[in-house]
Amino acid sequence: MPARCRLGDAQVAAVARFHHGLVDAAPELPPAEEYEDAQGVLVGTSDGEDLTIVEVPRWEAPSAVAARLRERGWESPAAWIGAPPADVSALPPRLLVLLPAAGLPADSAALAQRAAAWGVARAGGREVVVLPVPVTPGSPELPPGDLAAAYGAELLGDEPGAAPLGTGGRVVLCTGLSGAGKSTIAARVVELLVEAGRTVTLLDGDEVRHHLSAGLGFSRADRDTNVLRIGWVAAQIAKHGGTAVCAPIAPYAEVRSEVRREVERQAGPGSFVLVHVATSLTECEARDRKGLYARARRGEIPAFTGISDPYEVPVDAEVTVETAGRTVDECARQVLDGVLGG
Ligand SMILES: Nc1ncnc2c1ncn2[C@@H]1O[C@H](COP(=O)(O)OS(=O)(=O)O)[C@@H](OP(=O)(O)O)[C@H]1O
Ligand SMILES: Nc1ncnc2c1ncn2[C@@H]1O[C@H](COP(=O)(O)OP(=O)(O)O)[C@@H](O)[C@H]1O
Repeated sequence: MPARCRLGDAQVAAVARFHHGLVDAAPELPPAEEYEDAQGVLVGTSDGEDLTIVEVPRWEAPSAVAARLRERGWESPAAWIGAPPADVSALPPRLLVLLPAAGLPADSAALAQRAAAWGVARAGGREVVVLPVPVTPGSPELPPGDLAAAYGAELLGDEPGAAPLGTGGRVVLCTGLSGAGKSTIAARVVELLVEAGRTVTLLDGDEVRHHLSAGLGFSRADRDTNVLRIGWVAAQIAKHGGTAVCAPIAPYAEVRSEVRREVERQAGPGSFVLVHVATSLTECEARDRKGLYARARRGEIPAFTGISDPYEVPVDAEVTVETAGRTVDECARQVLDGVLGG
């Protein structure tokens, strides 16, 4: 049995539901002796059969929330679960809003958007307390009335049909051999996105290696670290609705998939667009804009992608761009269609 296992946001929420008595059954977790949350805090231990919970820092106990509200003079307040009703005028002067948030990180933009939607109900001095709770958006694990009662409140209504979150953010990852045209196309894509009214961050290979990834080389481990860092920054941008265009070689499929997962976790399904700039090695070598292929052929650059190091051709690209015999603008517009149309 592995010693320690890091739980995802949905798993920590499941532990919290059990710990706080919202559900009776302990959650199914992967076998491990100890479980920690995303911050490395010890959440619980297991002897192989029983789960012993140590602490769940993120989710406040419902009874503690109810006590806090009572101290504020809120005895048995009305509760609403999820999104506000279309007409907020009939809502009472005090309202506890329970936002299902299991599986979402605390700094999720989607969560913030859902909380902000309640701003309209605060008009005219109405008091609204918005509280994220550890139940799953769209498919809560307990009846709405029971959830409200756990927080010392009476259910007034609910609008739980939370659509899959989407921040509108996008990450465009251009991958391909050195000289394929990633930087050239990425730069033009940025111009076109700005013309379309988007705010864009360009994370180009060379610049990233001077700043974010300074000191890294071209071993598999260093390349993976480089691409993961780019993906992490890009995901942060996309989760707040921005667009990041990235242009590393990113030769390994596994790490590209890892970046896709992280971006979609932060910014929602469909937010990651993989663009394969599919210029052939023969064409890239013929261009040899920086003279690197000639040096790599002479053995002066070890582990050079396409010559003495692998490039795993993507099988999951949203857009595949052929550059030979085409203009940069044509290629960039093909990418743009994949980004704005998707
Ligand atoms: N060994 C080796 N293999 C490939 N490329 C090399 C190597 N050494 C230096 N360079 C130069 O570094 C640029 C690629 O860096 P990346 O950060 O995009 O690579 S990776 O995604 O981490 O694999 C790449 O730039 P581009 O031509 O813009 O792709 C090369 O100029
Ligand atoms: N359709 C095209 N799209 C992009 N680049 C092209 C195209 N046709 C020719 N090129 C040339 O190919 C080279 C690509 O270089 P670069 O963008 O730095 O590649 P990478 O970033 O993939 O290493 C440039 O000299 C560019 O002018």
